[in-house]
Formats: sequence, structure tokens, C-alpha cells
Amino acid sequence: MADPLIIKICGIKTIDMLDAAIEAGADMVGFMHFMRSPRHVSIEDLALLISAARGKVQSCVVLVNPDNSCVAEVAALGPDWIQLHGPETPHRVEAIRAEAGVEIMKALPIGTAEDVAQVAAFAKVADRILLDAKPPKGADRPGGLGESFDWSLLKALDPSIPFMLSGGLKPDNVADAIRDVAPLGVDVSSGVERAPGEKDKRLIETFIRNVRAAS
Ligand SMILES: O=C(O)c1ccccc1NCC(=O)[C@H](O)[C@H](O)COP(=O)(O)O
Repeated sequence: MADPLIIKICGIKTIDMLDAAIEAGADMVGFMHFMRSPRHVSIEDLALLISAARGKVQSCVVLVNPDNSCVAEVAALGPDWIQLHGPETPHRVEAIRAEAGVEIMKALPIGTAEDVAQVAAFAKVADRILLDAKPPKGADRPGGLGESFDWSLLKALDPSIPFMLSGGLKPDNVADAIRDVAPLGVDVSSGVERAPGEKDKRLIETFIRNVRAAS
């Protein structure tokens, strides 16, 4: 039997929602550390959330083009993963991975065939790849926008590269995504919120139930 899909609930800000995601059966949770995000959490709150997650669910801190001091400060909190969600190059991903000493997930924006062609270079240096929608021009952040992308572009991806899928996933479309794309896992933020940054326990439960039913 195939391994169960990895489910990541991203943009958790509170212990209550962390507990709700764990109870509903999430495998990973994401904590944003990026000031322009409606899901931003401070270093102090990151410390509390990471320690509450330890041993119960994999924790992942999402950073956007971090400098070395930010990487060191976050890595010292002991998350399982750091997700790089900015314009980091393969060389920079490799350097951060060496510096942080935690697993690195590299998020890549997909909007064209050229974007798909870039994935292989990152797969060599990151522990995991997350494919997300390319933000529209002028967007104030590179992720968490609730927009999906044309999944058929992924037909051109080397099938030996495992990846997680994100971008506009929600309870109603996640089964189609799993069927069409066959990802290693799925990641959701806006699709389990009642307003930007406000997670909804029921939507988290429904999302996870629908993933499990489809896989
Ligand atoms: O969530 C944010 O606000 C965010 C801001 C800047 C960089 C990344 C961000 N989110 C990272 C994620 O992993 C999201 O889950 C992913 O982009 C999918 O988001 P959504 O389309 O809202 O489900």
C-alpha cells in the first residue's frame, strides 16, 4: 500500500489551532515568520508553538529570503523544518541547509513551463520541494494567497522528483488535486480559514477528512 499523503496545515498562529490541527490528524504544521503575512508570528510565539508541537506533529517555520542571523535564530528554536518561500537560489538553499542543520523545504512558484524546468536544480539541494501558485504581479507576499495554478503543467516534471502541492487547495478541490497530480503531500492555508489569518477548526477537519478519503 502507498504511504499516506503528508498533510501540512500552514499559517497556524495559536496553540488552540495547533491542537485542532493535531487532533484532526495533520502531519505537519507551518508557522509563518514574515512581517507582511496575516499569519506572521513573532520569535517568542514561534518558540511556544514549536515546543507545543514537538513529538506530536512536524513543525515547519516558513521564511522568505532570510539572512543568516534569522536562519540561526529560528533554527535554535528546534523546528523540524524550515521552509524557504522566497527567491532563494539553489546555492543559497544549500548554504542555509548547511547552516541551519534542520530539514529544508523549498517552495517554488509555478506559472509556466519554465518554472517547472527549474524544479530539478532545487530538488538536488533541498530535502523536500513544495510547488505553489506563482503570485500575481504586485502581490505583497509570495504565498498564502489562496490561488491555484494549472496543475497540468506538472506533467512535464521529472516523475522521480517527489513534491508537495499547495496553492488554492480547499476541502472542495483537494480530492481532484490528489487524483490529477499524485503529490507526496498537500499544503493548505487560505482554504481552511474564515478570513485571512483566521483558521477554522471545522474546515481543517473537513480538509483532512477529504484528503484521507481520496488517498
Ligand atoms: O501564508 C502566507 O501568508 C505566506 C506569506 C509569505 C510566504 C509564504 C506564505 N505561505 C506559505 C504556505 O506554505 C502556504 O500554505 C502556501 O503558499 C499555500 O497557501 P494558500 O494558497 O493560501 O493555501
